Amino acid sequence: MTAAVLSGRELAAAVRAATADEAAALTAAGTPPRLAVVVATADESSAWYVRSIARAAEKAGIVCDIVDLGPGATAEEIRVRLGELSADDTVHGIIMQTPLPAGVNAQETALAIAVAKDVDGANPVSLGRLAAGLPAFAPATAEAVVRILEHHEVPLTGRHVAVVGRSTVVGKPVAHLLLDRNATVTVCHSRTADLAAVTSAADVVVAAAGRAGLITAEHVAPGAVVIDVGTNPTPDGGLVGDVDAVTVADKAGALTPVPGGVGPVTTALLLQHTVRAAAR
Ligand SMILES: NC(=O)C1=CN([C@@H]2O[C@H](COP(=O)(O)OP(=O)(O)OC[C@H]3O[C@@H](n4cnc5c(N)ncnc54)[C@H](OP(=O)(O)O)[C@@H]3O)[C@@H](O)[C@H]2O)C=CC1
Ligand SMILES: Nc1nc(=O)c2c([nH]1)NC[C@@H]1CN(c3ccc(C(=O)N[C@@H](CCC(=O)O)C(=O)O)cc3)C=[N+]21
Repeated sequence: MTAAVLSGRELAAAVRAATADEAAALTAAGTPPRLAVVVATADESSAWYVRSIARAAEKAGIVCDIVDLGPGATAEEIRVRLGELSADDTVHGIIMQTPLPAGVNAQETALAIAVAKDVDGANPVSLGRLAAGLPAFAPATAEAVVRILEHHEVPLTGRHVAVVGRSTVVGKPVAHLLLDRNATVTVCHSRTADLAAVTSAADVVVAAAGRAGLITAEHVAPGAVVIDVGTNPTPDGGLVGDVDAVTVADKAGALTPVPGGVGPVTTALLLQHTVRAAAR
């Protein structure tokens, strides 16, 4: 058996097209949607991601300001800048790139992002609202996982989903989104005893550990659906997920590719959140 490929590209294109329409309407009405990306790192993969957001924003008709504070920025400087952007009526979406400089706590710092502009769900208040069932932007990656499952009509009600990873960017918010869709969710992490026993009992596996090749055939039940969130750079400049696609494809029922799976949907949703924030 070879697993079906759950591409994210068509979904991402549809979200981008709808977003461009909404952006054009907002611009025509005198409110050009604007996204600010705060950067305080010299990290190369972060720089790649920021460029790809800026490119996608431009194509969608969203103004994108890159606010580079440099890798030496202090927590106070970052907080002040996030506060200024939060108070600026011409800015509708704010994202704060990670990593932050050593010693700067990302959760504390993200408290300075206005919740209404928190388009990547980075403020702990947004995560709390999500957990409580109140309106909030979910982190774009977590939402991308659920949107891909829905797009490919994977049933979630009553299904057992194993999430590998408990970060505030992916694992925790995706668990809340899945609970809201009536899945039974198990969240795994680096201290989970016998990861393979847990994941191989699940109907759906969401891999978000940031470890290339972590999920092998022994981690997956025959016919299960596997969503690969990992984006791990390879020495030759490529990109691989957390799933050993070669062995898992022979056992799983369906698998998202890397690249071309969760990544493109993430960027598209970030921009959709920005026009939604501007429309309010
Ligand atoms: N495609 C996209 O749009 C995005 C992709 N990503 C990618 O997703 C991956 C995860 O990102 P992120 O959540 O930010 O990463 P973090 O490093 O913040 O979290 C990783 C999580 O995985 C767990 N983990 C690590 N190793 C193992 C292991 N051997 N077994 C079980 N669990 C393990 C960690 O456990 P513990 O808590 O115990 O340390 C932790 O909870 C990365 O590859 C990242 O690049 C992230 C965001 C967006
Ligand atoms: N708070 C926070 N939010 C994030 O969303 C976040 C983050 N932190 N930290 C870093 C990771 C990384 N990330 C990616 C998003 C899209 C692609 C993407 O679109 N990749 C393409 C192609 C990449 C290639 O081929 O090189 C693809 O998968 O098809 C990749 C990586 C978001 N991240």
